[in-house]
Amino acid sequence: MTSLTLRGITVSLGHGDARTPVLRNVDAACRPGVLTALVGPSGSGKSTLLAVAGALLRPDSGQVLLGGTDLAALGDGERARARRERIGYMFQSGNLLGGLTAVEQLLAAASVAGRPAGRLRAAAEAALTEVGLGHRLRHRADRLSGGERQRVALARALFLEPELLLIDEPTAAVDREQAGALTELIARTATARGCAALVATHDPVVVDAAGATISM
Ligand SMILES: Nc1ncnc2c1ncn2[C@@H]1O[C@H](COP(=O)(O)OP(=O)(O)OP(=O)(O)O)[C@@H](O)[C@H]1O
Repeated sequence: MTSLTLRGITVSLGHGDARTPVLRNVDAACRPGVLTALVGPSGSGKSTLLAVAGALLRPDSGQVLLGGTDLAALGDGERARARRERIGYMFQSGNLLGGLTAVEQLLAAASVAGRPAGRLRAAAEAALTEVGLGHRLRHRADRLSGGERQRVALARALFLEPELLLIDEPTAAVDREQAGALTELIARTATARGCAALVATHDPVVVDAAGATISM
């Protein structure tokens, strides 16, 4: 099982005179099987840290250790491979493709990751059933509720079996009841799969359910 360890992460964003320091020498860790809440005021750099952890943004300095690999030190091709094969993302209200069914959302993601979508249909259906959407497999995303869309996004992030799950504000667009159920589901599935889960959030429901907290 794989841990995420961030050491001495420093990031500035913007160009020229507008270049702004966003993260200064940040250390953080996220254990496998544990939901870790990433909290801090708006603008403190939570989304930026998630982007660094997910090899979407290379830090100016510091290490991004996923297991024994420093993602920050890899070349672009190896970083892209780590993103495809080792990391699951659940960002921005799901980012689903409106015209595709729930199952097709997962198969499209598999295809983008270079996995044989045809052979993964059963796994996609199992992942959707695991998040409580066994009765919505062939519903189009634009006909699902906000909470159901978030659960599709969770199943999509998990079904290729990532070692690290990164989530940005999962409960921002759902009601309080759904927020509790979704958070409980994220924590339970991360634990069941032994995957490290890092969740940027302002929501006390998520913080209460988390097994660890990182404050920015
Ligand atoms: N491209 C950019 N150029 C310059 N500054 C940027 C850029 N992107 C983000 N920032 C700044 O970096 C800081 C951190 O932003 P980030 O989105 O990581 O914060 P956050 O903690 O996730 O905020 P929120 O809780 O509001 O989502 C902010 O002050 C933001 O204005």
